[in-house]
This record gives sequence, structure tokens and C-alpha cells, in this order.
Amino acid sequence: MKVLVTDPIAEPGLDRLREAGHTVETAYDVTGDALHAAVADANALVVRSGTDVTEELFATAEELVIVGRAGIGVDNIDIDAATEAGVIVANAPEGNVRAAAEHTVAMTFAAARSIPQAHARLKTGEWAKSDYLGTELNGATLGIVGFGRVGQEVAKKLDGLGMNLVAYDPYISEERAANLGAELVELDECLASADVLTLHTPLTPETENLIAEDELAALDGGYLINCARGGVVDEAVLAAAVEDGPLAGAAIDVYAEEPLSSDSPLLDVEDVIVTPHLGASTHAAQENVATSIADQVLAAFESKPVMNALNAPSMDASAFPRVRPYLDIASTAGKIATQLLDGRIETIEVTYEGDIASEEVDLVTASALEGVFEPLEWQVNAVNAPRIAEERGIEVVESKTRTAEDFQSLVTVTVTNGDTEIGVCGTLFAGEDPRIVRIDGFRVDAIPAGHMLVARNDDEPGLIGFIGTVLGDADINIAGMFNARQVIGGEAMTVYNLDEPVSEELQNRLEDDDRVIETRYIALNGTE
Ligand SMILES: NC(=O)c1ccc[n+]([C@@H]2O[C@H](COP(=O)([O-])OP(=O)(O)OC[C@H]3O[C@@H](n4cnc5c(N)ncnc54)[C@H](O)[C@@H]3O)[C@@H](O)[C@H]2O)c1
Ligand SMILES: O=C(O)[C@H](O)COP(=O)(O)O
Repeated sequence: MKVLVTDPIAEPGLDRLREAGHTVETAYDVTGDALHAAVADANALVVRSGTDVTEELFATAEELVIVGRAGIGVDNIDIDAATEAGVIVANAPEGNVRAAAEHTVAMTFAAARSIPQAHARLKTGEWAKSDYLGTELNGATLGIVGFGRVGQEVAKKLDGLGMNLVAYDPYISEERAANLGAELVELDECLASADVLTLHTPLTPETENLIAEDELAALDGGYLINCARGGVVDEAVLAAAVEDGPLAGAAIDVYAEEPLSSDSPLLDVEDVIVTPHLGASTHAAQENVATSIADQVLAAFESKPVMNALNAPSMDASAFPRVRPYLDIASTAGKIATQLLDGRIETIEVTYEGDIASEEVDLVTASALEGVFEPLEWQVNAVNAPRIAEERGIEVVESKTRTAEDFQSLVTVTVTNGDTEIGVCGTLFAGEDPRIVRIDGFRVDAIPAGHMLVARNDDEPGLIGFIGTVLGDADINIAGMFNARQVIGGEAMTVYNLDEPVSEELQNRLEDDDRVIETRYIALNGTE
């Protein structure tokens, strides 16, 4: 597999990929056509914030399985386009949290005590002691906008230094905030009470320019710290607010456009301190995020759950071995059910019975959907199958019961069109041997692999012989067969495992016999 790395990541991450036998190609500062050419045959793309991963890039990157973001923010990656293209997007949301929080604390002190300004003047020989009278953080109020991982880590650190904490975050509980000593408030109250306002939200349509002229006016006399994302605060307005407006100062690590242009108004204002997006730049953080992303790339290559996938079902790695064997059986049951249903699929139900019902089954359901859509879509996988269902207006239902008749675990995929429904039920004998045990209410025992023929016929003597003869005349060997009926002399279903495919012409020959109601040929794994 080829892993293309377009932003610098730490060597231990690259080593992990190489040691697993993959080719690692680095292409830093590459954009436009050169980037498109480099990604064309890549199976994984690893980035930080420096690469724009766009819809156009996904259109070029036909071999791509995963985009790994060695860090937190994914605003540079078009996740919707990735999902459409069936590509997993994963980040490393924990590895640089401490580094980002430490940088925020450093920037808070730098702003409150004018450290960079005083430093620069002393370096030029000026002893400007009387020009700098700072703000003491002990006893001052810290307003935190966005109380997630980094915001909470900053809260812990600055609480320890004697600051009072208020936080604005519409998506967390008051209890969580209170446990960390912060009072959860609305944005206006947060701005009004803060001496230092620190931003820790992602950049989203909702947070873009969240802090503009009115908000900075409300922060009257305070400092603004942004180590989250450029674009959350309006930079021109901020520069003016520090230059001769309501703010005492600002410390900024991230910008709407990076690298920051040399004509940015932020650079002209002495009390706006700037760093070039250094929040995650510590040895420890870079090693953490690089190895985390390498592990996730390797998991994706091996079709294992990707721990921090943002657009695909993920699961606890320790539970995966219990669920893994059901992925194939669910996908196969989905394929068979779809091929047996006449007409458009309107709903898909995935039912879990027995032991499997106690597991996390998102991944199994995604696999069942992948199977259902496989005959319909050119490129479908567990990442985009839920999206395909949604786009087609197909309702997906998941249900669980703890009992499973005579089996340890059963997974049933049922597809419906109006009043017609086809359910295909699979299990694993002895925990590993896949079997289809029910099709449309008929109890069967079929090996779900290779070439299958499902025949519905009258339950009459000689019928099985007739089908066997027709197949034999066409030189098709029967590897296995299971016949089922619900009542004697009623309708029967026979499932054949064959060594060769069955042509339409042969199916017509079978169906020309009045006793044969219909036949369906299904090609499963291993039939290429
Ligand atoms: N400067 C750096 O190098 C650096 C390093 C790490 C993280 N970051 C950035 O820091 C930010 C926070 O990272 P994190 O790991 O804490 O993310 P997180 O997802 O853990 O937390 C983000 C928080 O923002 C909240 N939020 C979302 N929309 C909001 C809104 N409209 N108003 C208020 N709160 C809102 C969410 O509820 C969540 O609690 C991200 O943008 C990340 O990219 C920057
Ligand atoms: O979101 C992040 O993880 C940080 O902003 C770090 O970005 P970087 O990896 O480009 O330094």
C-alpha cells in the first residue's frame, strides 16, 4: 500500500507504517496538479492542517481508503466528499490536547505580562521597565468559549493558578462544567465577566466570526486568546479593537488563512502577540498524533475498526474480535436478500438475536448495508453505505433480542418493497463457520460462498432430479444442496452451491417447467 504524507509528521509514525511493509511517500508543500498526481495511486493520505483535502482531490484519488489527520482540526478536509467517495476520515483527537492547552496558558501569560514586547525591546538594548504593568491572573476571570478537550485542560491549569472560570458551550452539561469548577453561562455573560477570553471551538458555519465587533466590545478591557481556529474571530476587527479599541491585548496562534500573510493587520499592532500555529508543536504531541494516525491507517488497511473515524462506524478494539466474524455474514445476507427481492428496496431491517445482540453492532449493520447496496452501486463500502441509504430515502432499522432459538447468535437482513419482504438469516457454526440458515421463512443450511442458485418450486417428487439433470447437462457440478418446505406438497425452496455460474438461458430452461416457480442465481465471494 502507498501512504502519501503531505504535511510533516513525526518519524515514529512513519516508521510504524514502513515496518508494516507499506511504502511511505512524503510530498510536503505540494499543491494543485502535483498534489493530485501524487495522490492518484495513494491508498492512504496523511495530513495536518497544511493540506486542503477537497472534493476534487477525492475525485482524483480512486485508490484512497483513509485520510488520516495527525491532529484534531479537520476543517481542511471535506468530510462529506470523503463519505461520498467511501473514504474514511480519522483524526487523533487526544495526542496534542496537553500541548495546545500549555500553549494557551503560555499565550495567556505572554499577553497579560507583555512578555514578547518587553523581550523585543530589551534585545535592542532598551530597558523599558516602566512601560509594562501587567495583569495578575490570580483572581481574574477566564472565559472559555468551547469547553471540549482543550478548553477543559486549560480550565484545569488556570484554575490551579487561581483564576475564576466561566464557560460558554451549548453542547455540554452544567454538571460537567461544574465538576471542573466552571460556571456554564451564555456567550454574552461569558464576554461581560471575562478578563481573559480563550477560544476552543472547532471552525464550523456556526462558529465562523463568532467573535466580531460587538463581542470584542463586550470584552471591554480584557485579553483575547485564540489557539483554536482562525476564522472564529474576525481578524481585522480584532486588530482594530486592540490598536485603539476596547481590548488590552490579544494572543493569536491560528489564522483564517495560513500561512499568515505579511500584510495582515494583526502584524501591525504591538499588543497582538502572534505565533505561527504552534499549539501542537511539541515533541511529545507530534509523536502521539503521528503514531495514533499510523495505527489507524494500518487498521483501515486491514479492514479493522478505525478508532477515531469521523465518518465510519468505529468500535472498541477489544470488542472487535467478537464482532468481526459477523461482518461477512451480514454483508452476504444483505446481498442475497437484495437479489431475491423484486423491485425497489424501501426499508432495510438488521436484526440481532442471541449473544451478538449484546455487542456494539454499528459496524455489522454498516456491513449489511454494504451487502445490500453492492449490486446497485459501483463503489460502495461500510463508510458510504449508510449515506447511500439516506440519500435514497431508504429507512434503516436495527433491532436486537437476547434469545436466538437454537443458535448462539443470528443476524437477519430483511429488505422490503411494499408488502413484499425477504429476510435472510445468517449465523456462525462453532463461532466461525458461516451459514445461511433461513431464507424468506424457509429453514435452510447453505454455505454463503461462490455460486448459489435459489430455486422455488412445487414440493413434488422428481423435481430435485429434474433440476440436477438440467444443471448436469450444462456441465455444472453441484457442490452442496439443501431442500426446505413449509408444508408437504406446498412450495419448496432449494438452495444449491455450485462450482460454475448459471446463465440466464439455463434459468429460463428451468423456469419453463411449470413446477419451477422461479430461480435466482447469486454470485458471492470467490467467484471472480
Ligand atoms: N493551535 C493548535 O495547534 C491546536 C491544537 C489542538 C487543537 N486545536 C483546535 O482547538 C479546537 C478545540 O479542540 P478540542 O480538542 O478541544 O475539540 P473538542 O471537540 O474536544 O471541543 C470543542 C468544543 O467546542 C464546542 N462547540 C462547538 N460549537 C460551539 C459553539 N458554536 N459555541 C461554543 N462551543 C462550541 C463543542 O461542544 C466542544 O465541546 C479545535 O478547533 C482544534 O482544531 C488547535
Ligand atoms: O487541530 C490541531 O490538531 C492543531 O491545530 C494542530 O495543527 P497542526 O497539526 O497543523 O499543527
